[in-house]
Amino acid sequence: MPINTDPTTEFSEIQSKLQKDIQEIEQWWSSPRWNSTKRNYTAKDIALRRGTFPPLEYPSTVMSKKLYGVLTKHHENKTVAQTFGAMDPVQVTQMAKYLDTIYISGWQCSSTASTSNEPGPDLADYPMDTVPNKVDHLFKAQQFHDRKQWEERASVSSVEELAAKGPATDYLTPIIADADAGHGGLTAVYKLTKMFIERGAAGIHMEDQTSTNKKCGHMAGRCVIPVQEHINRLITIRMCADVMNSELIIVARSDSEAATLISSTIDTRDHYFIVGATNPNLEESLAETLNNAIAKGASGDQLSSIEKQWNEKAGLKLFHEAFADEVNNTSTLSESDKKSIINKFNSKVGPLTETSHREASKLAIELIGHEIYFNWELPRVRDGLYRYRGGTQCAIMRARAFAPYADLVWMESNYPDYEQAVEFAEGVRAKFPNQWLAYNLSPSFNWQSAMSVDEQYTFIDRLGKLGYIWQFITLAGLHTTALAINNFAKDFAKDGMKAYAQNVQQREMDCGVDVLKHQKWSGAEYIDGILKLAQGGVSATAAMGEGVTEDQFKSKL
Ligand SMILES: C[C@](O)(C(=O)O)[C@H](CC(=O)O)C(=O)O
Ligand SMILES: [Mg+2]
Repeated sequence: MPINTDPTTEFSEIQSKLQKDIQEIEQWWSSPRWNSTKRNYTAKDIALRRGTFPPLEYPSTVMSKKLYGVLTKHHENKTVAQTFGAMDPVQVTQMAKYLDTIYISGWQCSSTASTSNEPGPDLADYPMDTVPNKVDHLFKAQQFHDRKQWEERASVSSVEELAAKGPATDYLTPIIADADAGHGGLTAVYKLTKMFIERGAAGIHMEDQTSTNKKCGHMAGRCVIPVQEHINRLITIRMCADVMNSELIIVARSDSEAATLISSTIDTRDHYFIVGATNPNLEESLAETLNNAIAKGASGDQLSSIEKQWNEKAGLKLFHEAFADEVNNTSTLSESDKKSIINKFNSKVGPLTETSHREASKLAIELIGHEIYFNWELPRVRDGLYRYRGGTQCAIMRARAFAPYADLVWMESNYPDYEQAVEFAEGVRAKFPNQWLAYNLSPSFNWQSAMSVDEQYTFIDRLGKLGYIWQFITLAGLHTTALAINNFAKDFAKDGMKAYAQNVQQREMDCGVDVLKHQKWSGAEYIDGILKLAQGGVSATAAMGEGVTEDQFKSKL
């Protein structure tokens, strides 16, 4: 239907709504919540994109605000929100009794919850609604169990009756979910963020890998995107959240510590870490060499060994290494001259100086009087990607660049190394002293060989003191399920009902696991109440009426 107002009236109505919206957004952005958030767009840019529907507060926004409060407290107290990846409603309800956040892992979703139902490794090649769908699944469960509990506790008529129920559980535990590498370009990042907000996520994390080659952070062959490209993703997430009036928590993850590839050399901040060939006598690039070999029928292992030979011949180095080698090989220089020239170079060109290759080459010429052969085009892999040598300092450089656009930063690491965690935390906090940090306590690490039992016991707390206020065992939901089912299936096959009665049911009773009474846990009484209400107070079809087998557990729990 056309809106029948004359242009003069419409213009003034639009202008006054726009001004009002702009003012509201500016007011919102002036809150302390945004003290360390950088936006490179205006309130008007957001107001223009909000439409005319009355402003909504998504449930996700309620959860984001709650998460912000939880994390703020941990930051102030130097404590930790520690959690793990949840897979289903049973897990979130049990976790809620002890933990204050919930993680939803892309890895776990990839293997167990793809919306295409096709399982697979953690390559984020599942449909992009997979993780948001899991958020929806678990957030609905959280809300249901919250309503169920509320009804039960609000219906009592005395303090004694309430006390007899024991402590209440906060089922509305904020969810932080895995947004992988954005599942495409910036428009995909925008749509993905919107989905997460609509489905109830309090926070999301996004990593700086290419979305096309995305790998689990504990797999080889990881390729990062240029620094600015990832900043643009983070800006897009915040922009989407702003349009949706959401306070979504953003976790910026960097996979650069162990990255070996980068998609482009366009960002000068990455130049220090880009690997080049230093042998001026190479006849062909790596890609030409491999293509020629393929044309002649080489394959598999043969190609790997041709690539290895090429790499050895190429003299692959970072530019500062090439410079130091050149200086050290200059026989006319004394040892102390060599040292001083290298130090001069390194004081201007370091992992955190963000010096461009052009500037570094110019400095090299100034210091030694000639150009150094260094070519990062020749070693490009056949997919066109450049060689990159990340590391902790690289992750620090990136985390510093991402920090103004995110609430937490996270360096994906290959090993649970406390000293490395110190280096990262100090590196980031040297520039952003109050920066919130996240840490992946991954089951991909061999915790037994990594540290002693005593160190395992204190690891989370020690990292907490460094500023890692959100820590998570990414895949503990999956592993605990695997272990429990393995053990039970084995015992059951051997011992029949004794295995269930003793190892499950009796243990549930001993540990006070509410799922023991699974009908009640599932909300049968709550739903009966709704049924009775609909039928005027009585119902012959009430599920929990006389005859329900759960009466056998009356005195338990
Ligand atoms: C956190 C992660 O992205 C996930 O999907 O859970 C994985 C899991 C892991 O290997 O611990 C990752 O780190 O890439
Ligand atoms: Mg993941």
